[in-house]
Amino acid sequence: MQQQIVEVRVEDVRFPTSLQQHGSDAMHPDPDYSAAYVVLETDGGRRGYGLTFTLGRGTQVVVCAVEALSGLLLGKTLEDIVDDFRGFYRLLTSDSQMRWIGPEKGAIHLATAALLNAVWDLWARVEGKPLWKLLVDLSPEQLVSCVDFRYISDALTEQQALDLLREAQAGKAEREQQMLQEGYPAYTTSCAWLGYSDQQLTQLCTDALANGWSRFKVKVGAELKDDERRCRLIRQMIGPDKTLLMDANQRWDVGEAIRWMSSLAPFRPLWIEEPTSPDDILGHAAISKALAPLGIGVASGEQCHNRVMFKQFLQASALQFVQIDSCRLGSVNENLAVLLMAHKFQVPVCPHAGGVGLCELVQHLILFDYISLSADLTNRMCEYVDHLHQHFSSPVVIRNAHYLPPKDPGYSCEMLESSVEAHRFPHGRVWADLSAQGRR
Ligand SMILES: C[C@H](O)[C@@H](O)[C@@H](O)[C@H](O)C(=O)O
Ligand SMILES: [Mg+2]
Repeated sequence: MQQQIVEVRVEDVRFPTSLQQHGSDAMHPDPDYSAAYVVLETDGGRRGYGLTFTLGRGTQVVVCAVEALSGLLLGKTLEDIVDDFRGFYRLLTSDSQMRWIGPEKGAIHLATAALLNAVWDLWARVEGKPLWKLLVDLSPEQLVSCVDFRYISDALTEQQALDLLREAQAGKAEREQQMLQEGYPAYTTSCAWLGYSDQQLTQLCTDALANGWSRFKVKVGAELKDDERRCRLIRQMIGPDKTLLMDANQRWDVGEAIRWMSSLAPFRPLWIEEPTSPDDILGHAAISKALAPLGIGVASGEQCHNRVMFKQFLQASALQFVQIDSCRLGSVNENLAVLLMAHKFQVPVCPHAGGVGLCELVQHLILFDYISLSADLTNRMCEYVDHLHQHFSSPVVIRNAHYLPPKDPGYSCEMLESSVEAHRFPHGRVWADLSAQGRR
C-alpha cells in the first residue's frame, strides 16, 4: 500500500450561485457555493481528492488554513496514516500552535476536514472501493481505531462503540443488497430556497412531485407573513401526507423560535432546523420541549462543529434529528463518532447536504450508517440539492428520490479539471467574465 504523500495542493473554487439565489436562506441571502479543494499526490502516482464546503469570501481563509496544516501530511505514507488513524487525526487536530485557533472548530477544522476527506478518498481508491463499501468492509475494531474518543467517553466508550458495531453485524449483507437495489431515501431542498419567487417554487415543486419526491424542505425565518404564504402554497401542492421540513438557519432567539413555529405549526412540519444559534444547546432543548406537543422536532448539525457539541446536544435531548456534515466535522473519523453516539442515544441521523459536493460526500456516510450500524430507516432521509453535480467526475445518482450507492472507487468528490479551471477564484474564466461585466 505504501503511497507516500509527496504533494498537497489546495484550490479556491467558487460558483456564482448567488446570482440566481440558489442556496439562499434567512441568514445567507447571497451564497456562492464554494470549496477549498484539495488534491494529494503520492510517489506511487495515486491521487486523493477532498474538499470542504464554504461560501464565497470565506474560502480564502480556509484555503490558508489548509496550507498551514498540509505540512503534517507530507512524507507520510497511506499505510502510516491508516495503521494509526486515530493518532493521525490527533496530530492534525492537536498541533500545539495551530490548535489555538480552534480547537476542532472554525476554519482550522474545516481545513482538517478537507485534508482528511482527501486521505479517505485516497485510501478508498487504493482499495478499489467506493468509500461506503470500504467502511462497510472494515471490522468493528478497525472502525473504532479511527475514532478519537477523547472528550466523549463519558457518553460513549470505545468498548460500547465496539459492542454497537458488533451487534449490527447481523443482517449486514441483506441491508447492503437492499441499498444497492432501492437506494437510500432522500428529501429535496431545491424547490424552496428563500430567494425563489412563488412562481419558481410552484414550478419546481410540480417537477419534483412528477419525479417521485415525497419529502420537501422550505426555508423560513425572514418574514412570518412570507413564510405562512409559502408554507401554505407548498403544503397545498404536496397534499396532507407528504413530509414537510422547515429550516430557519439560526435566525431566531429562543422565545421567538417557539412563537414563530407555533404560527407555522398548522402546516405540519416534521422538523424545524437550526431555529437558533448552533451553539445554544440549552436553547435547543427549550425549543424541543416547547414544540414537542405540536409534533415538531428540532434538527441541527450543519454548523455543529465537533463531536463534543453533538455529545452535549444528545445528552440534553436538545435535538430530535442529527444532521451530520461531511465537511464541518473532522472528516469520516469524527463523523463515525457522531454516528455511533446518535445510535446509542437512538436519535435518527438525517445528513446535511446543501452545498457543493456535500451530496457526493455524505451519501457514503449514511449508507454505511444504515448497513453497518442503525439498520433503521424510520424518520431517516438524506438531504439532496439539485445543484452543481455536473462538475464532479462521479456525480450522485438519484432514482425515484433515493440515492443509489456510488460504484466508482473513492469518496466521489473529484471535480472535473475543466470546472476547477473555470471557477478558480479570482482568475478563472467565470470570475474574470463576471468581473469584466461589473457583476462582482
Ligand atoms: C447556505 C446554504 O445553502 C444553506 O442554506 C444550506 O446548507 C441549508 O441550511 C441546508 O440545510 O441545506
Ligand atoms: Mg440547513
